[in-house]
Amino acid sequence: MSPPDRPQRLVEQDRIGGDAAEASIRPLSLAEFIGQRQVRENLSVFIQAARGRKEALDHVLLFGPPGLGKTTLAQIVAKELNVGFRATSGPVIAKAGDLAALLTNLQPHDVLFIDEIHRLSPAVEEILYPAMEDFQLDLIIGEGPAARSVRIDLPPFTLVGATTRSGLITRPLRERFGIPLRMQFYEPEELQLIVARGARILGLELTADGALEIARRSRGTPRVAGRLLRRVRDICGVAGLAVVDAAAADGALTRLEVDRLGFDAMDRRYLRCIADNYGGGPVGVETLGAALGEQRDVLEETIEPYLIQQGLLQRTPRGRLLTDSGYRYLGLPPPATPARQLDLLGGAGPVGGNPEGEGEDV
Ligand SMILES: Nc1ncnc2c1ncn2[C@@H]1O[C@H](COP(=O)(O)OP(=O)(O)OP(=O)(O)O)[C@@H](O)[C@H]1O
Ligand SMILES: [Mg+2]
Repeated sequence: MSPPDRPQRLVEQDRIGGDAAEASIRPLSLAEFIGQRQVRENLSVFIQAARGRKEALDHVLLFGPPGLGKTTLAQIVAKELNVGFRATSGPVIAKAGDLAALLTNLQPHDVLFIDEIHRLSPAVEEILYPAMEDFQLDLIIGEGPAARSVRIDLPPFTLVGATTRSGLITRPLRERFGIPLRMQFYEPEELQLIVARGARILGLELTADGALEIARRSRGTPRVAGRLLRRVRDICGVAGLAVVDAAAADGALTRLEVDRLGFDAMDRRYLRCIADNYGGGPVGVETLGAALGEQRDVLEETIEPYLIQQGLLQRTPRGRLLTDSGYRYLGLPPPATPARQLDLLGGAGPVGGNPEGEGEDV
């Protein structure tokens, strides 16, 4: 989540104020869930198999950038399995006892959803291993000489873990998930369907190209698409438009300073900073964070993934590098020095040898 003191961006992938409204357009079944074909197909098969065998579904790990539908999918998994759903998150589970309380309250085959699972404390993670593997809890009760360990049998359950930072998940934890699923940014055509569906639910008359216009500017992210849709509805509603077409959507979004590719002032500031202050890079993320007055996490989680996906930015072993497309986007000629060409090639190197890349994987 973004810190409250930071100015909120309309294209923020994280939840921000006003996003409570997104619950109203949340899909409730796999059939309603648009996009992520591979994830959907996999889940559908495994859910069917688990139901057929009357067993708990294997543990599922969902990873990918914020706002792509991880929480939504976790809820859908429980619905499709027709079992109970309990949700918590890594930082909320402070002590082993907190996790034990959650686990012992589950009904057989329930889904326990742990959001931000990379933020579990090591002590809590230790408890989770035998719980996931053997449905057993090993607890130490009491202290000092009176302390003894007890073993409690748990009902078979499905853990659904979600994370935006799969690189920060410890290996033993990751290996205990039988079904790891990586979420991808959505294609504009998929987001168009999501926007059109949202408009129907909100009772907004939106044309197909109006929906595509919003979709193209949504950074591959349903949460952003939903938010832009609501703002377009506000602006067009106040203007008294009965039907929102591409021109109306474009007018509204341009007014909101979200450009044709879904970039906003913050993205442009980030790219400009690398171009103007660091000769296009490579420049370390810490340095960039200091220059822009942003936390490293914010840059890594909410600004860079989409710039990288769009090919404007590269992560290289020596830091962030503006690509030729990045320069062109800013309306600047890309410098053609040999060192830069080498750096651009270096970006394709192994992530393991990347000191800047620790824990980066979105
Ligand atoms: N495939 C989809 N089809 C339709 N709407 C979707 C889809 N995926 C997500 N959404 C919408 O986007 C919103 C954000 O999704 P969700 O909260 O599940 O994202 P998330 O990946 O859990 O994000 P975070 O990492 O911030 O927790 C949902 O409320 C839902 O309305
Ligand atoms: Mg979520």
